[in-house]
Amino acid sequence: MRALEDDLFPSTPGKVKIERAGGGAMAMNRQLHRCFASTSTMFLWALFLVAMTASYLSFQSFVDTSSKYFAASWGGLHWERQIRASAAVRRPPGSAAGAGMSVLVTGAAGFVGTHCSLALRKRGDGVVGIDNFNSYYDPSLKKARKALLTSHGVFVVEGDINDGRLLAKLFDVVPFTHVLHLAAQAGVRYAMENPASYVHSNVAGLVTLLEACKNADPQPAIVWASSSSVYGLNDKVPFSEADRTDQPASLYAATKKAGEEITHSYNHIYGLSITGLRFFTVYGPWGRPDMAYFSFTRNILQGKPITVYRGKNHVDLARDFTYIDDIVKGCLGSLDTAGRSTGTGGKKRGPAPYRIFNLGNTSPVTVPTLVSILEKHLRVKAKKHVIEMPGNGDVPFTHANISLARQQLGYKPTTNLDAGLKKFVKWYLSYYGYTRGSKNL
Ligand SMILES: O=C(O)[C@H]1O[C@H](OP(=O)(O)OP(=O)(O)OC[C@H]2O[C@@H](n3ccc(=O)[nH]c3=O)[C@H](O)[C@@H]2O)[C@H](O)[C@@H](O)[C@@H]1O
Repeated sequence: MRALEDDLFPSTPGKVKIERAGGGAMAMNRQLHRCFASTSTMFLWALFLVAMTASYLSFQSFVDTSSKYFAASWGGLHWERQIRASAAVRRPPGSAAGAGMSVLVTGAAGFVGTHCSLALRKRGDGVVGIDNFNSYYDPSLKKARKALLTSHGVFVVEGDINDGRLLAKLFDVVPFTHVLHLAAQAGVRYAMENPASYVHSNVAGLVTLLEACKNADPQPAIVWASSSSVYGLNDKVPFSEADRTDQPASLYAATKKAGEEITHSYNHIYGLSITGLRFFTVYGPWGRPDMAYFSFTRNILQGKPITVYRGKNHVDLARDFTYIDDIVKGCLGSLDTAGRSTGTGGKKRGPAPYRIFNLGNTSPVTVPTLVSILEKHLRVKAKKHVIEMPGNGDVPFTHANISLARQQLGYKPTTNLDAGLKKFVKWYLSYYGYTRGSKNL
């Protein structure tokens, strides 16, 4: 009975086996045999455990994948109808701006994405948005932007640019003429906290999108958001497109620079038409809460201190702050002038345009001046806490040369920081329910 029990449950945890006394070689033999047997059974148990773990993990990933599949918020006839309706061009025939385009806007519920989608829709172009509504900043602001887009007839798909199946489906449903690629992990300093998210969106996501564009028939022309941050430690001012961009100061900048190189390879191999836009610190209504002008406004109104970074030797930091409406004009101008992609079926049929433009304002303003303008429009004094710029990826200044964009896109910024912040403050107060003359203002 005892032996049977031992054989059936040889290594029950916590069970101590007591050897009975026995003599000579037989005992030794038995011990050796038991030892060998227990080693091999241990090995079998280990194998069993490994197998169990492996099957558990693969079951988990199966559950994960299938739940993603079944829980997908896209697909179906109704969904396809909504996509087609949103992508339909509603431009009056013979209107000055041409036949109209169908644009897939990635990051449509983002700051620039929302404004561009609305502007395209307004002039009659077809627009379909895609956005993953991640929580990098308050997703309720993104939901509010989406509601605004919906009310203007722009359908926004909730999905990720890393989802190749979704992208393929979208191109299946609509022969998009253009992609305005604005989805990205933005923010210069957050890259030190969460580097993987920059690689996920700005590198892996970009490649997934380019693969979908390359496979699409017809291939769309692509206009996408690079960044002024690619100039990094360049100190030749103003920054021109031909200047050095091989000294990024942050991982964010490095992923945007990588994007410029990656898009170049897709242009070269597959004939995709590419326009990269180097945005210079874009601000305005419906903006990004992680940016300085936005968080300063919030803190000033709440009576909280703001941290103002200062450069080496007490030199103020400066940015070529660019108002959203000017950026929108630059984006639409880029879409309008983008030449066609030449490939079909993943094969290049001839050279396609590869362009890079600065979209800036051409007049840098220091951060302390930004704060004074905000104080003026908010009618509240800021509690400033000035510290030396931490080594977190920031650059001391940016300044755009926009001759190329002016020449080729007709780009001409018209809003200075004072006028632009006035509009931002007006939106902020109304969106967050402040009323002039109340106690807190
Ligand atoms: O133009 C660009 O390429 C980049 O512009 C912004 O990056 P940044 O210029 O750093 O914009 P903010 O984060 O709004 O900072 C503006 C200035 O305020 C300063 N700052 C920021 C935050 C803070 O708490 N205090 C402070 O003094 C920064 O050092 C910087 O000089 C965007 O966040 C990036 O996504 C974009 O790519």
